[in-house]
Amino acid sequence: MKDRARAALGSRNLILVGLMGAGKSSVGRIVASQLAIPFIDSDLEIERVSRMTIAELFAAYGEQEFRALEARVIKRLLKSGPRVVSTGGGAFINDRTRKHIRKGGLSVWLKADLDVLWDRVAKRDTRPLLKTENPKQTLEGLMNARYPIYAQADLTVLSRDVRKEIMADEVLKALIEAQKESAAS
Ligand SMILES: Nc1ncnc2c1ncn2[C@@H]1O[C@H](COP(=O)(O)OP(=O)(O)OP(=O)(O)O)[C@@H](O)[C@H]1O
Ligand SMILES: O=C(O)C1=C[C@@H](O)[C@@H](O)[C@H](O)C1
Ligand SMILES: [Mg+2]
Repeated sequence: MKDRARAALGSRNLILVGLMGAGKSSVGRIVASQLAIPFIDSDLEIERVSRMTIAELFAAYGEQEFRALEARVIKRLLKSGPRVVSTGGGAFINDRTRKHIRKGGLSVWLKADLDVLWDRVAKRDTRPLLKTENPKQTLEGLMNARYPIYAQADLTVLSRDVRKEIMADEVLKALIEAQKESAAS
């Protein structure tokens, strides 16, 4: 399966999008290692170039500046391929960044339900957008607002409560299926 998925991707980038906790970073890392291509996480890349954490960036410059930086970093990351690029949860929601992603490769939405996401994000309190009175409700609000936009990704994979390796296999399968469909049409 790995070889078929690798051939299906060709020189394109594979870009994982979706809400916080969907598994973009952890599943993306496994997918890249299966495909034997480089893995980059845009949140980590932003932290590396700015020498600040995401929480510090939000606190010092606000969300708008963070989005502008995120758009620049993602545009640069997608200039060459093949790579697996896991994005931050809000990246695909930003019009400019979404255009870079569309142009830069094949996007995959890891779609999860509220309880799966909440179980995962509740374990860490590093996400600035969830520092609210009722973070679960905030997460639900983000789901409602963002799901129609994530749905514009090229592929959708349901992020279930199964091991990350199984999720990574499902991403590879989706890649192969997409290739078959485009060859048939
Ligand atoms: N399939 C899975 N099974 C169990 N735990 C998982 C699974 N996928 C992710 N996790 C765990 O959930 C947490 C969030 O996952 P991860 O950081 O990969 O999400 P993310 O989509 O990158 O989120 P963010 O947008 O905040 O970067 C991590 O602790 C990770 O280990
Ligand atoms: O969903 C979001 O808007 C975010 C998700 C994280 O990956 C970080 O990029 C940041 O906390 C913003
Ligand atoms: Mg991540």
